[in-house]
Amino acid sequence: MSTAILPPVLLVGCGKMGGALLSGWLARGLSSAVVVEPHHPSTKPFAGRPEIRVVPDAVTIPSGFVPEAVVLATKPQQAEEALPGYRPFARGGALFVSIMAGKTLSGLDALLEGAAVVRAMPNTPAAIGQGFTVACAGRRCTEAQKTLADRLLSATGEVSWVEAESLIDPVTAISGGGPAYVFLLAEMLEKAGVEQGIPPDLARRMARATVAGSGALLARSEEDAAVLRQNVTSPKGTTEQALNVLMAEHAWPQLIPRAIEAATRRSRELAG
Ligand SMILES: NC(=O)C1=CN([C@@H]2O[C@H](COP(=O)(O)OP(=O)(O)OC[C@H]3O[C@@H](n4cnc5c(N)ncnc54)[C@H](O)[C@@H]3O)[C@@H](O)[C@H]2O)C=CC1
Ligand SMILES: O=C(O)[C@@H]1CCC=N1
Repeated sequence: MSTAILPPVLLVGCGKMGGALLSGWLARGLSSAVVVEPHHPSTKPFAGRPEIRVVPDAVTIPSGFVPEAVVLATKPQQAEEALPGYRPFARGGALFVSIMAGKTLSGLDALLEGAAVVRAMPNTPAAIGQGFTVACAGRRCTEAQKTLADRLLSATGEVSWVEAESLIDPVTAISGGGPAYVFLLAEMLEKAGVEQGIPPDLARRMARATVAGSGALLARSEEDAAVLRQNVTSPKGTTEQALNVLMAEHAWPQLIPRAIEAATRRSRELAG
């Protein structure tokens, strides 16, 4: 991971994921960024940052701003309308990094008329430098552009590259959306705690700390997740009773693959 300051970036869309990436870049040192965001309140967390200029649309980007990379972080459904406005940057040689779910390299190539594009799938822990991104380089990307994409993405956490673009759809389902499933677990543990009579504030702190602490242990440990699970599960103890419910054939072993299949299918549909 390079520690050098990051080059000028044009960020298109500063919602939840675009904002998470921007937070990660700022923490690592970003030379300058122009953020195109029509919904002004989304950029509030970045108000007063001298490196950042916010504009409402592509036509108001300052003419002297020359980004090395254009990061596309609008919703996939907004791509057709938004992207043609950025063709001049493609002609100027900028690298495009799309994080839009489903949007394929060939579809982006058509919308941007021949730009060098990387399709990447980050996740929101990028905001605190603990993201995980899987990326796939388009055929027009040079090695230098791939290195540039890697620098930008690895400023927000771990990055892995794949050759087969089709893998980005299940990646979207697993690591892209994964934080939502983990947060759902925290929500459900909190709710169950309250239902068992635990005071709401204690239930909330317990649930959050349990999910966060388990994640931190998993991150530091070299053991398989299954071993860490077994370490909690005393034979004939309490956890075993809960896992008998969760690991029953019709429960998580069936539900999790079904959930991932549904999200993967949706990613493919979003190609449009
Ligand atoms: N939220 C997440 O955890 C992840 C999201 N993504 C992808 O990131 C993209 C953004 O998702 P979110 O941040 O969740 O959505 P969001 O709705 O929070 O952000 C999209 C932003 O784009 C802005 N926008 C709309 N039209 C625009 C235009 N013409 N030009 C510039 N900005 C425009 C909106 O005002 C909004 O702030 C999506 O394509 C999604 O698939 C990828 C990985 C994870
Ligand atoms: O839900 C979505 O479509 C996006 C992609 C991965 C996470 N959020």
